[in-house]
Amino acid sequence: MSKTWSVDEHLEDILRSIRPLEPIELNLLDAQGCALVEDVIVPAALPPFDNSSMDGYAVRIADVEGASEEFPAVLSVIGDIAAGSAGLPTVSSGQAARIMTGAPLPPGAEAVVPVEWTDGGTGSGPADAMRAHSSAPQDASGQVRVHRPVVPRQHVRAKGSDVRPGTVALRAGTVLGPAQVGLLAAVGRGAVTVRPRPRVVVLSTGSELVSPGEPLGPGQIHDANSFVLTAAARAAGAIPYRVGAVADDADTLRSTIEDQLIRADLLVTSGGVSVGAYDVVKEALSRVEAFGADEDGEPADGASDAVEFRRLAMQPGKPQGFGLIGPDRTPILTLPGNPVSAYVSFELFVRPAVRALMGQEPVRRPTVSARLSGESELTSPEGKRQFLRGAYTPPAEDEEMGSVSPVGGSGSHLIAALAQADALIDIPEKTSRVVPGREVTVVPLD
Ligand SMILES: Nc1nc2c(c(=O)[nH]1)N[C@H]1C(S)=C(S)[C@@H](COP(=O)(O)OP(=O)(O)OC[C@H]3O[C@@H](n4cnc5c(N)ncnc54)[C@H](O)[C@@H]3O)O[C@H]1N2
Ligand code: MOO
Repeated sequence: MSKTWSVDEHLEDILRSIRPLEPIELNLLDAQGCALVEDVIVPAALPPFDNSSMDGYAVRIADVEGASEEFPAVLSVIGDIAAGSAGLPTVSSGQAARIMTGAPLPPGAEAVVPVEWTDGGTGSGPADAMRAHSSAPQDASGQVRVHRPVVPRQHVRAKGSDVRPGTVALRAGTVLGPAQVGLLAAVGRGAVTVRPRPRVVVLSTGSELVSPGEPLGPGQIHDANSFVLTAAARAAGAIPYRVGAVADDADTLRSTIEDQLIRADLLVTSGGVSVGAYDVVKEALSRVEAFGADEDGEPADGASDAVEFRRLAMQPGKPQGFGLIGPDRTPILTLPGNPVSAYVSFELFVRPAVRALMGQEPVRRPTVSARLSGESELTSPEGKRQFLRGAYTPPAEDEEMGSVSPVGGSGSHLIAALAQADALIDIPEKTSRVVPGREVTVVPLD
C-alpha cells in the first residue's frame, strides 16, 4: 500500500517545484494586484511646487497682521491663479491674488487666506464661497477685505512635503493595491516591473457533465467545478481560462491538455482521480509517455515525469495528483471531482501555488482561532484532517475570539451548504470529536 500524504507534505511538495514567474513590465492598471520586483525611486518632488490647500487669497503676512471683521485688511486683487496656471503674477505689498486649491503659490505671497475669512471681494460680509470665474470675472480684480491674519506658510503645501526626489516610493515586493497604483501615477510612473498574474487553465472531466444553461439528459449533471475553480482562480489573482468539461476519454483529455499547455502557467483539472474504471485523468497523466517523451517512451530533454497520484489524510480531498508536464514543466494539480472536494482542494493547494507563482507571501491563508458554537458536537474521522464548512463571526469588542458554526454536513457533494459558508473549520488528524465551546482553527475565506 502506497504512502498516505499529509496536507502539509502535499503542499510542500507542490511549492518546492514552483518558481515565481519571470518579471515583466506592465502598465500601471494591469499591474494591480501584482508584486513589484523593483524599488521605485521618486524622480521628482511631490508636490512639485508650493501650492495652496484652500480656495482663497495669496497674501503677504504683514498686510493682514491684526486684521478682523471690524477692521479688515483691504487688499487689491491682482488676478486669478487656477490649478495649472503657469504665468504667475507677483504679489507685492498691499496686494492679493485669488488662488484655487492646488494652484502654485505666486512669488511674493507668503500664505493663503481661505475665502471664508474674507468678504470674497463682494464688499459685504464674510463669504462662504467664491463665485465662479465665468459668472463673476470681475472678482479677480478690485478689492478684497481680509477678516483674519495668517501665519507664514499657512494653507500652503510645501514642495516635496509628500515625497522627496531620490527617496524610495515603494519597495520591491510591495503588492500594488489602489493606493500604491495612485502613488506610482502621482510620481509619474506609467509602467512598472512586476511578477505577472499566472495564467491558470481549468478543465473539468466527466462524460456526465453538461454546461449550465443546457438541459440535462438521463444521468447528467451540470458542470459546477470548472466554474467554481475558474472563479476561485480569478479570486486568487490568476488570469483564468475555463476550458470546460472534457469527456471521460484519455486520448481526448491528453490532446486537450497538450493544446492548452501553450497558454498555461498552471493547469487545474477536476475529477477522474479516484479508483473507478473511468478515472480518466489518472489514465491520461500517470504514464511517462504522456508528455514530451521521445519515441522510446523515455522523457525527452526538459520533459517531465508523469503526474503522481496520491492519497491524502484529508477529508474532503483524499485523492490528489501533482506533477510537472510538457516541455516547460508546467505544474498541474489534479483535484477530486466532488465539488466541495474540488473547492477545498483549490483553497489548500492551488491558491498557494498561484501566490507562489506571483511571488507573494504568505502563500497560505491566515487562520484564526474561534469557539465552536451551536448545540451539537462535531465528529471527524480519526487519522484524517477534516475541513468542514463554517460560518465565522469575528470577535465582538470585549471578546478575545470569535465563533464559528458548522454549515451543512461533511458530504463532499453539498454545494448548497458550501455557498452559505465563509470559512473552513480545520479539524486536526488526531481529533475525532469537538464539543461546542471548544477552540478550533478557522480559515476565513473571501
Ligand atoms: N471505491 C472508492 N470510491 C471512491 C473513493 C475511494 O477511495 N474508493 N474516493 C471517493 C472520494 S473521497 C472522492 S473525492 C471521489 C473522487 O473521485 P474523482 O476525482 O474520480 O471524481 P469523479 O468520479 O469524476 O466525480 C466524483 C463526483 O463528483 C461529481 N462531479 C465531477 N465533476 C463535476 C463537475 N465538474 N461538476 C459537478 N459535479 C462533478 C461526479 O458526478 C461524481 O458524483 O471519489 C470517491 N469514490
Ligand atoms: O475526499 Mo473526497 O474529497 O471525501 O469527497
